[in-house]
Amino acid sequence: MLGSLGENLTNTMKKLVGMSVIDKKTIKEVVKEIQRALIQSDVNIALVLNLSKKIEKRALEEEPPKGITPREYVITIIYEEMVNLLGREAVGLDINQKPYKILFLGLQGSGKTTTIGKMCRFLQKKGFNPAVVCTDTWRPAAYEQLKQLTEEMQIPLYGDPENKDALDLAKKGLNEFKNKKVIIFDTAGRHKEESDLIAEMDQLDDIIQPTEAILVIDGTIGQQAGEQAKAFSQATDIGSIIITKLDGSAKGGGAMSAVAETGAPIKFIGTGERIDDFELFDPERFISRLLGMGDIRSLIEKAEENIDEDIAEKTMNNMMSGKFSLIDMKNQFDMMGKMGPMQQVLNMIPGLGGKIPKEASKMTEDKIDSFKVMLSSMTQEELENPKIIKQSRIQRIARGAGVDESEVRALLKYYNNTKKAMKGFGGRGRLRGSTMNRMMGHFMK
Ligand SMILES: Nc1nc2c(ncn2[C@@H]2O[C@H](COP(=O)(O)OP(=O)(O)OP(=O)(O)O)[C@@H](O)[C@H]2O)c(=O)[nH]1
Repeated sequence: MLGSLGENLTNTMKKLVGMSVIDKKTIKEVVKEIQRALIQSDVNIALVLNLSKKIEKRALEEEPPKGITPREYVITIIYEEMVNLLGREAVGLDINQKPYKILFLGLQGSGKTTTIGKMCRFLQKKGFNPAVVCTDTWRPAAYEQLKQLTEEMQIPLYGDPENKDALDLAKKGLNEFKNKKVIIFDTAGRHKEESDLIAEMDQLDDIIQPTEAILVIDGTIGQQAGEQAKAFSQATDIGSIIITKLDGSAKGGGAMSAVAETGAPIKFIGTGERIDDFELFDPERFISRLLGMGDIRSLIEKAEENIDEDIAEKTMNNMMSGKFSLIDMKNQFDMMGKMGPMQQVLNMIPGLGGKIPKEASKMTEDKIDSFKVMLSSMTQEELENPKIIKQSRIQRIARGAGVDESEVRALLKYYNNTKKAMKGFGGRGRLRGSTMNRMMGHFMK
């Protein structure tokens, strides 16, 4: 849906997911792409600039909540701000009185008659049995078109192609269907001016006294849709909007955002010529689809797996080459949660069976947790170069972690023993390149 806009936005989001780092530069790049896509879809420049400023500011300044990666958070921000652009929650129809009289208006060719057919189908599915009145006295074919549409669905229709008085037709139709729960009025769509539409609504309004007036707008006109919506919503407080032809329209984004900006509720959208190409307009669902969020979720998971694999591979390489630091040990602890106990992990490495450091197999979860707290009390320098951790540093780390100095010493001992044991495994040349990747991929599953 929405053709190139959806495609461009989905691609931008995919790119965002694939980026190895999320920093100021990448955020700016993503925001630029979103801007470009929206402007191409005829979204008003001021709206686009406002939106991109908000996304950029939030993405650069806000801290992701716990458990959410910066990447996921940027996606969330884009999603939230795009939803805001389209305004509000799904509104839908609330058929809360009898008869519920809906007056359909729209410029010629906007898709009004087709949309009435779609609306009838929608209501039927909801258990209502609407009736339709044709007041279009200008286009004889309109009655025929409605007749065909309603007959297929067995929906009662009132109209008279011989009668040229729209107001009289409305009156008679109203009388004919006075016991119906929902009555839909089709009107002539010959006008090209917003003011004509309003005048027509005024005349019919007196007779029909509609519960709701719906303006059908052709989505292919882009942001010009805003003008129609504005004139309409200023003239009535019972007005809502249906935007049609959003399938494949290059300007659909412009039409929707411009209408949303006027505050007039968009209730439904038309997404094709068939009777079922019609849906309740729900900004959240719509934007999710536009951004390809279904795909994005699985892509995020995949990206995170890859990041984990990168860390795992680096840690393993450091372990094998004897460059094992406290940072690697910390990573190792984090990985253990995902890959199972260290002994099991090391057992999977060809050539290492039976040569597992004793300490590794004796690690309990509690001990790992306590080690993690101590590690987080160390400075980056200490983590990278544990040799510098002497008495005064041990004291400080113990105090910071709320443990005995002896426990910090036990951690350093564990580290030294593991490092020594690791050295013994190194230089075998067995764990290189793709074998390593395959292995780590296996571990992470
Ligand atoms: N692709 C697409 N075409 C649509 C959609 N809605 C309506 N159309 C087409 O738009 C054209 C005009 O639709 P009508 O329903 O005849 O328009 P109308 O506003 O009733 O026209 P008048 O009676 O002349 O005012 C038809 O060819 C419809 O098939 C839509 O959501 N997508």
